[in-house]
Amino acid sequence: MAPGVFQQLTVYNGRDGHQLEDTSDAIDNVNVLKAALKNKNISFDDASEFDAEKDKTQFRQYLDASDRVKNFYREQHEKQTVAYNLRARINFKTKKRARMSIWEAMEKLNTLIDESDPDTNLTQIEHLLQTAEAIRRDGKPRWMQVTGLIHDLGKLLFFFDAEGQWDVVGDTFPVGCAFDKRIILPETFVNNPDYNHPVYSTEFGIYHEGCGLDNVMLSWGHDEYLYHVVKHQSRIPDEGLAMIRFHSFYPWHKEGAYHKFMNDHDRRMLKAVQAFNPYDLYSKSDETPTMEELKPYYLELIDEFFPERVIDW
Ligand SMILES: O[C@H]1[C@H](O)[C@@H](O)[C@H](O)[C@@H](O)[C@H]1O
Ligand SMILES: [Fe+2]
Ligand SMILES: [Fe+2]
Repeated sequence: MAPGVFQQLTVYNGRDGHQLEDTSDAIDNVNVLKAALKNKNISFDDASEFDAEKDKTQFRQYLDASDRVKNFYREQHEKQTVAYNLRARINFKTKKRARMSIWEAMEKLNTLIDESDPDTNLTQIEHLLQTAEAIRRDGKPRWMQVTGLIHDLGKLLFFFDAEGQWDVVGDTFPVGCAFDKRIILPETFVNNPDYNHPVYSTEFGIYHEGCGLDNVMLSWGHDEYLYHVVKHQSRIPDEGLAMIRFHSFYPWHKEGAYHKFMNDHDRRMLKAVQAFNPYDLYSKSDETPTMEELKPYYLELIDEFFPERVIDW
C-alpha cells in the first residue's frame, strides 16, 4: 500500500471510529482501509489502483535494470543447457539435503538477496508474507494463501546444490527447443552451447506439439525444485502446484510463448498461474509486513497443508 494514500486520507479505526495515529495499523486491516476510503467517497473497488507505490508499468523493466540484474541474466542464459538440466535433476533425485519445517525454511532463506530481481529490496520472508497477505486480503482460498506463503522457498536450493544464483532464481524457459524472443534479454542466449544445436534450436526441439508442459524441461531453479519437494508432501491442490512450478515462466504466462506445447490440463493451469501472478509481482511495493503478528495465523495455515510438519528438502 502506498504511504501516499494514507497521507491524503484521514484514517479511522474501523471498529470504534477513532482516528489512527499510525497508518501501518490500517494497512493490516482491510476494514480500516475500507472505512478510510468510504470517508473520502472512494468505492472499495477503486482502491486497487492505490495498491502499488509503483505504477504497474514500472515493474520488470529489464532494459533499464542494473548491471547486477543484466549480468545475472547473461550468465543464466549462457549456462542453462539441456546437459546441465539433466545433471541437476539427477542430482536432485539422488540426494538428501535437509529435513525441516516450512517456517524453519522461511527463516533459513532470509539471508538470500535475489540478484535477478529489479523490483524489491525486501527480504525473502517479507516477500513471502506480503504475497500471502495480499491473497488473504482478497478473500482467496486457504490453499492459495499457503501457496503464496511458500512459493519462493525453492530458493533454498542456493544453500544446497546450486552453482550460483543462475540455477536458482530468475525467470524460467524451456531447454531442448529454441529460446523464444519473448524471454527477457533474448540476445544473451547466443553464447549458450545449445543455441546452434541442430535439434535444440528448432521450434519444437525434443518435444512435440501438444505434448503437455509436464513433458517439457524448464530451466532448473527454485520453481521446479519446490514443485518436486511439495508435490508429495503437502495437500496443496493442482492449481497451487502449478502456481509454484510456473510462476517464473513469464514467457508463457505473460507473453504467450510456448503455447503450442500445452494440453487441456495446462490450459486450465495457465488461468491459475495468471491469477496468482499479480500477488507475487505487485505486492512487492506494499508495506513491509510485521512478522511476529502474522506468525500464529500462518503457522496454523502451514499445519493444515503440511500435516507431517517436518519435510524433506
Ligand atoms: O527475479 C524474480 C525472482 O527471482 C522471482 O522469485 C521469480 O519468480 C521471478 O520470475 C524473477 O523474475
Ligand atoms: Fe519466484
Ligand atoms: Fe515471488
